[in-house]
Amino acid sequence: VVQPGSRLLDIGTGPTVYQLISASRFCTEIVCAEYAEANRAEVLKWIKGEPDAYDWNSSFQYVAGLEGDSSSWEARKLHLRDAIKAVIPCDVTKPDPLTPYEYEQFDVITSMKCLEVACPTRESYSAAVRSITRLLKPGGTLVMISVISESFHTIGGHKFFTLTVDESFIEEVLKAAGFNAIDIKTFPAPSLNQDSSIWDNNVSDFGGMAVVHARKL
Ligand SMILES: C[S@@+](CC[C@H](N)C(=O)[O-])C[C@H]1O[C@@H](n2cnc3c(N)ncnc32)[C@H](O)[C@@H]1O
Repeated sequence: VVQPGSRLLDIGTGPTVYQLISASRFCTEIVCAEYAEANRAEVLKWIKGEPDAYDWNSSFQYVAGLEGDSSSWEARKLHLRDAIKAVIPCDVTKPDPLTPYEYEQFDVITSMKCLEVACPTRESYSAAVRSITRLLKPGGTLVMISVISESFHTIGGHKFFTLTVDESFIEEVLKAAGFNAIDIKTFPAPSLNQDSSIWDNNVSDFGGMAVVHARKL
């Protein structure tokens, strides 16, 4: 249970804020940590409301609808802009991913589709989980989305490596890092035969998504 007023760290934010919309109801201090400067610049553009910033309105409308009050989406935008207090560099492959920045341990850490693209081996993935865990308070909450059973993905015609992970590996790594109450829900990739317009296996061999929730002991 995330208490109102909690502090949240998002690891591998990318250029996106969709993943923080719901959190901004409870977390009044959000730190976005991201490796790529271009991605940090995109998030900063959105926070400042610059005219060429990506338009996340449809995501706010969608999330507000899911939460049962569609009319609140514009207020939620202001909320999130106010809650993001910093956008900082981060490297999850380092023992202290936020160095040289220093923060008290966070109440909540979120990380969406980051570790499996940042870590070249299962050992480095486990080490990254341990590093992230040190940034979380005892009793704190970890929420991750992980792409599962993928070995590559393609962006703009460039092919990138993805570390192939699955539910049992993620659970084992979290247990070893000192988490309990581990809940992992997996969602298989849509079948190509079902709707080939939304999936193309030349873009990636994505097998599905795992939504992970765990508590640090
Ligand atoms: C697939 S994107 C996900 C972005 C965003 N979280 C989302 O849900 O759309 C993976 C992100 O991880 C970042 N990343 C890659 N290597 C990293 C590292 N060593 N440390 C931190 N972030 C890293 C990338 O720059 C990219 O923004």
